[in-house]
Amino acid sequence: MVKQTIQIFARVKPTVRKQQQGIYSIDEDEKLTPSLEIILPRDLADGFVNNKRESYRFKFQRIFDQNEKQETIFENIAKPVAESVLAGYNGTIFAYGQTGSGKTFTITGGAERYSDRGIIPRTLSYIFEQLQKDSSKIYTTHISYLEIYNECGYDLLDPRHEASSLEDLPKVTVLEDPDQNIHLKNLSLHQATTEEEALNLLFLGDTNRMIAETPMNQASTRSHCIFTIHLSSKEPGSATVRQAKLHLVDLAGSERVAKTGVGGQLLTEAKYINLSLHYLEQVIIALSEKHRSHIPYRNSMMTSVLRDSLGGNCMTTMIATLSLEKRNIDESISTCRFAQRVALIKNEAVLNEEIDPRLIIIRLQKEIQELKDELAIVTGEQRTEALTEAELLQLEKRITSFLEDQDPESKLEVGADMRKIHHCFHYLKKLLNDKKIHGTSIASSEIKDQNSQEPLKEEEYKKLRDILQQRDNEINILVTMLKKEKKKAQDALHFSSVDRSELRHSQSSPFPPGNPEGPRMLPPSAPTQAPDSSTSQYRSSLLHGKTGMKEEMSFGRQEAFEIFKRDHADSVTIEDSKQILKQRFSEAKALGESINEARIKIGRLKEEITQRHVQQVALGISGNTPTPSAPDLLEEKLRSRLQEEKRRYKAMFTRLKALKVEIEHLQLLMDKAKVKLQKEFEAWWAEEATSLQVNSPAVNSLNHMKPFPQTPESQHERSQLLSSKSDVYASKILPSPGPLLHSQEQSSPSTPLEDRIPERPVSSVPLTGDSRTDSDILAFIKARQSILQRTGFQ
Ligand SMILES: Nc1ncnc2c1ncn2[C@@H]1O[C@H](COP(=O)(O)OP(=O)(O)OP(=O)(O)O)[C@@H](O)[C@H]1O
Repeated sequence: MVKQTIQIFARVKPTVRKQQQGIYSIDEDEKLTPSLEIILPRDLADGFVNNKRESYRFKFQRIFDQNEKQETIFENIAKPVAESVLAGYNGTIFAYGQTGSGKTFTITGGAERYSDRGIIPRTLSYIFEQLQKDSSKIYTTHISYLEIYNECGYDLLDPRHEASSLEDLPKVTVLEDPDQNIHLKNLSLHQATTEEEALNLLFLGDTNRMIAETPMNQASTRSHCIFTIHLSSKEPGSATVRQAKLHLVDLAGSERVAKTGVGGQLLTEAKYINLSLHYLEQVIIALSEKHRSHIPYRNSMMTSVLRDSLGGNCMTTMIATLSLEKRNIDESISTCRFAQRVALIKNEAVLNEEIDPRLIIIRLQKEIQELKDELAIVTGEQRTEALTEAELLQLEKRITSFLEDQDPESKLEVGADMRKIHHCFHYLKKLLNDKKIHGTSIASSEIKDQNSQEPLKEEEYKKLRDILQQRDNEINILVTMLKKEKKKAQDALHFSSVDRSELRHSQSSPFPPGNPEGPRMLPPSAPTQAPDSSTSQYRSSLLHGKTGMKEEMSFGRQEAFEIFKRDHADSVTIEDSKQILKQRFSEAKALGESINEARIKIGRLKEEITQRHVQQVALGISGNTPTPSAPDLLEEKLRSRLQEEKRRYKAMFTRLKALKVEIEHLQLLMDKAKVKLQKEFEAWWAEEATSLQVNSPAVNSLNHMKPFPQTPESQHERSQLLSSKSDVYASKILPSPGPLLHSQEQSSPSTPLEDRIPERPVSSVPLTGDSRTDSDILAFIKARQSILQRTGFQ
């Protein structure tokens, strides 16, 4: 058992404005417990709630200032927790702080750079790396991802693609068993055998989280998210299984309702968040007070789920995220106060060991059989009929072979059959008596034999050893020759096809197809593995599922999307990621080629060494000296070249593996950015469509229109509808259903836009008469107008 208080760390988010400096200072001199001093600016100190203090000092395990990198955060905070999880203890890392203070950045990471990866992806990477290294145990990893919003739990790893709001996700409920263990009903667990699979699950969860955000619930501020890695380990053959859980928690923003100044739905949300954080605070206060018997875990879903992490069987770490700007001083102080209380909580982590029920069953079955046999002997419940001739003969044979067996440990198994046991005794007694009678003569003849054999043995032994050595050499040579012949024949047969497939492989993937060291050196998730394509397929299918709207977009909407995308701030990030991805990919490709070359080289060197060895042995035979006296310099040289080549190969392979992880991550970031972009476009589009429906009389009348009439009159009627003042340009660019409308509008020389706006090809989408579709089309017109206004065309 490990007794430990909850570890508290502080991380200060970089401030945008320089003048914010001087608001706090970090005292690193106190080596063991550094402290953070928050200095109240004069103007604030006067009005600051119920005190006249000018500064506050808080102690933390460590304080990470603005410029600390994600790598440092992982190394100092998450790695020790991950190590204890690998050892079989439960672990929790939770980030607490006001909205925008960097909780998500710390726990999940930023979307812009690979180096911005947060604790979750880095921990997954570290855990899978360690699992690969440790071959002494069998590990199984599962992932779950829970979101708690307004006291309701949602499974973020719902693999169905149709979730478009939080309510579409499966609802998770908390159940408590009589031993007060918490179970989460409906929370799916997904096995992840590689880092890639786990990262894909993180991506799925984050995407679901983003898609499910309501406009009111933007930026995931108002929900708590718990990403859990479930790890079980077992030594081969052992029935004991170790189970450990690592919760990585991104809490909702901790600000007070009064400050957020919100109403309606938001107020309800804020109440819930504050309520659940208030209950969290109550649990923490109760835990930090000695002699409190009742801890109010059950008051909220979050405290129920984190029950073990708070004052239970877990090694828990809290990261207080601080945005130390003047306007956030009070929130920062309250975050630090909260942390100080948390630091008082003592946890007792124990190894979570269980016995594997399947192995217990097997063991018990064996035990039962043995007991049954014993019982049969003791109770004498035996068959009474005599053994048949054949059975007796069989038994005697077994006794003889048992007696002849030189192994002192050998056993004579006859089962729980008293008839057989009795016969064994009779037979042995008979043998003993026989031996007694003939004992003397046998003994004397044996001694005579042994004496005559002694000198012969010594001579023979040397001779035989020499012959054996020669035979060994011959066999070696023959086997090598045979192998060569076989290889030649195989090569001749398969040369062309192998060559072609290798060529194909090296063209399509930068990762090498094989490993000269065989499977031992190849990590399970090494870049050579097939899942490469399957995971990217998985991701792209997932992305397609999430962003399927684009594929269904009308031509006009797609056009609007293209412009929207071009002007969107994230497109720079996507472009940057694309560039980096391109670089990494070409580096990986070059590396893949070098690895292939190294592999071939290693193969050649091995062959040369074998040949040289065979030559030496052959020389030894012909010169009648089985082992050459001097070391073979050439062979040594070859061997050292081989070692060097292997080292090079390994280094390149490790780099390639790291590159692969980076490429995967960059792809995930890009995909995420794309989903976000699409979502924002959809929201903006819907908004435009709504305002158009509200404002435009043309649309109002269109909404009540019957299916689109195809007569020239109705087209004319329609063109009049469309040429209302606000939609002058609309009718210009709007796909016209017939020549009348088209020529009328195009030929109008008075249209001022005609000169200023470059002509676009007329879309092939006609107005349909279907009110929804038509409102889409009109929304597009409106959208286009507003884009043109923004880009300066209007
Ligand atoms: N240490 C940091 N370095 C660089 N950027 C950061 C850092 N911390 C936060 N940010 C940036 O600040 C912004 C807000 O951070 P983040 O979303 O992580 O806040 P949060 O506390 O999770 O907010 P919320 O409660 O709304 O979820 C993000 O754009 C993020 O990239």
